[in-house]
Amino acid sequence: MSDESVIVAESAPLDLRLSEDELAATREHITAFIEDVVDRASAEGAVLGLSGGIDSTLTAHLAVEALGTDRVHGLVMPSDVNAADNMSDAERVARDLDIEYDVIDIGPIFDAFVDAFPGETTDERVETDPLRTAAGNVRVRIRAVLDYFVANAENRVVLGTGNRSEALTGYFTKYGDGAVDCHPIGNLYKQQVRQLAAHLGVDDDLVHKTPSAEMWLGQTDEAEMGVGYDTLDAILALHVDGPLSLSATVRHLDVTAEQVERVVDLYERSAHKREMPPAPDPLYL
Ligand SMILES: NC(=O)c1ccc[n+]([C@@H]2O[C@H](COP(=O)([O-])OP(=O)(O)OC[C@H]3O[C@@H](n4cnc5c(N)ncnc54)[C@H](O)[C@@H]3O)[C@@H](O)[C@H]2O)c1
Ligand SMILES: Nc1ncnc2c1ncn2[C@@H]1O[C@H](COP(=O)(O)O)[C@@H](O)[C@H]1O
Ligand SMILES: O=P(O)(O)OP(=O)(O)O
Repeated sequence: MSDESVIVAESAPLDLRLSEDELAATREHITAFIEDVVDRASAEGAVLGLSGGIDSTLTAHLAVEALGTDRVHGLVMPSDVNAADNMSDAERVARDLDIEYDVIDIGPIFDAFVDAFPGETTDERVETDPLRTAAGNVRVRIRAVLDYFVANAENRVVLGTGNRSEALTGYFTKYGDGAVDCHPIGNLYKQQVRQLAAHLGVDDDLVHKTPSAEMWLGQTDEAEMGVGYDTLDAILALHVDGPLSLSATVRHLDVTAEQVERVVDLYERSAHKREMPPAPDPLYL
């Protein structure tokens, strides 16, 4: 069992931890939500991708609590750029929860996709490779196709694993990991994801693992976004979601105006990912 008191580093600029009562209510609220989504779809259960990261691990735990082990199907989908440790962690989560799971190597699917574009090559070890993100997004979208293959074939819904910090910054692939039927932990900031996971008894090493989309070797969320999650959560909670002005946020959190502006920029530039694709207004000719 994790020690919840260490979920928030002492240096965290804002303590967003929930009380014990709030944790219990949140747990109940999310499991009821998952059950309701499955019932309304008249589905047999749910499918989700397991990456060995804390978001998918927490979502899997909540899904099992909501639906039971028999109604949750996990997919572990390694590629060349996934660390073997993460994939074995993903399998460990499935085994510990005693759910059905498959391991599907997406390497051949990705290679077939890239081979279909003669002339386009990508070396994802190179930070300046213009195709690095595009190629990484292909891997993420291949996983979404496989999730929906299982959902269609087995009458299941696809559970998303995105949290509030990712949603507000657009830190997900449009129609990739964003292509899901619901977002059970979509209202939790990353700090709260870790706290709820610890509360549910998720192993410490998973709770504290460095978040990574694993779209290329060595990628980490915090390096790519240019801000740590504790700072990001604080700026989102006080300024983007909350009422504090830029200057009050800077004073309150001891962050720079540039850091706040960076987060606001991520939020504004990703608005299109949080909306339905627009069409022109009807003309009523
Ligand atoms: N949860 C995770 O950890 C996770 C998972 C996957 C991806 N990611 C991150 O998410 C990012 C995904 O890359 P991305 O955002 O460049 O690709 P994306 O495909 O998700 O979004 C870019 C695409 O959105 C469309 N678009 C852009 N601006 C638009 C606008 N104003 N209106 C309508 N459509 C618009 C265009 O088609 C553009 O190619 C990367 O930074 C990746 O590392 C994070
Ligand atoms: N390798 C993976 N296998 C299965 N599912 C995966 C894998 N990588 C990512 N996923 C799923 O996508 C979301 C978002 O991924 P990030 O690692 O946060 O980018 C993850 O929670 C899994 O559901
Ligand atoms: O989405 P996950 O499970 O891969 O978690 P993280 O984003 O923390 O790597």
